[in-house]
Amino acid sequence: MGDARLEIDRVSKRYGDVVALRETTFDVRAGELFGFVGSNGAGKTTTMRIALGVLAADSGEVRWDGTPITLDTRRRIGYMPEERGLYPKMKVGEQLVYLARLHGLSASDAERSMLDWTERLGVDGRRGDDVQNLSLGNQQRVQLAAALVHNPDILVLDEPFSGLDPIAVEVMSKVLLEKAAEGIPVVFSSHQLELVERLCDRVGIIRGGEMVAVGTVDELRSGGAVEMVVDAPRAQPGWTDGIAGVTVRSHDGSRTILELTNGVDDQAVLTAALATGPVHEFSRRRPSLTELYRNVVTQEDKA
Ligand SMILES: Nc1ncnc2c1ncn2[C@@H]1O[C@H](COP(=O)(O)OP(=O)(O)OP(=O)(O)O)[C@@H](O)[C@H]1O
Repeated sequence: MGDARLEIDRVSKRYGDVVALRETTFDVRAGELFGFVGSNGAGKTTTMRIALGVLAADSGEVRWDGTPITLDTRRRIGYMPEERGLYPKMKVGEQLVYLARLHGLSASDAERSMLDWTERLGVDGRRGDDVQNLSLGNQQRVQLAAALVHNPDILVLDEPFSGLDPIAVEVMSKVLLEKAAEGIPVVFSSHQLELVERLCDRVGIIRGGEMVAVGTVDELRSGGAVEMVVDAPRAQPGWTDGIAGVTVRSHDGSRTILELTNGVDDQAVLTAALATGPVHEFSRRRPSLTELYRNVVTQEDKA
């Protein structure tokens, strides 16, 4: 295998007058877990459907391992659609074997894979039940089994965590991390940003059909302003006034939360703080993905 990354290259898509994607570009590297986040209607499902090849892009290209996605590549993708796609009146076990066979597994391999994944995902006791008789969470576990049962080389999952209980979230997380560790590209969309921050190697934020930030959470942090917490109990209001590029964001007791524009020397802030008296705390605040996301997404309103 060469460079087995999944590349979404300047993909655009319109639905009539609605521009769903505008030259959306990112890649999911082999062996990484990539979190795809954005508001409702931002374009995540459209991107994933185009990556899978069930929806045609107006322009742009999706490549895997350096070549455009073909029908053959499509069979090597494990996909979990947002609208889910299981046959409600078919038994869990039969359905998974059927899907594995559709993807080219032999009858015995399909059976073994079904047994393995239902057990790992905790639905082995449900193999003989119709899908429609399962709880929503168990249906989702079966849906993940359906994405994995043919041992895919790429995983594309549309909101796999939505509606899962905490135990199921852990089971799902473990499987996704393992698949990435096996060396395949794994991309999933989610609105659960704490989960994305905890699990993903890199994150892409899409807004209005455009990828507006891509990178590790640390890289996304470095693009924004730096926040500092200074606890200087004797400091009087206005103690930072002489330092260019520093804005007071808020106060929390004797602590001041400051925003420093990129390039401002934090030592100048420390000197000013010490000039007021004792300094009990002087630290950088690391914004969470939720805060970074809010900043990126609300820029839409300012634009
Ligand atoms: N079949 C369709 N016909 C017309 N417009 C569509 C269709 N599918 C999606 N859209 C529009 O395209 C845009 C992108 O939708 P998409 O479903 O890709 O967003 P999303 O990021 O997956 O949203 P969500 O988080 O709500 O699932 C939205 O404006 C949506 O209304």
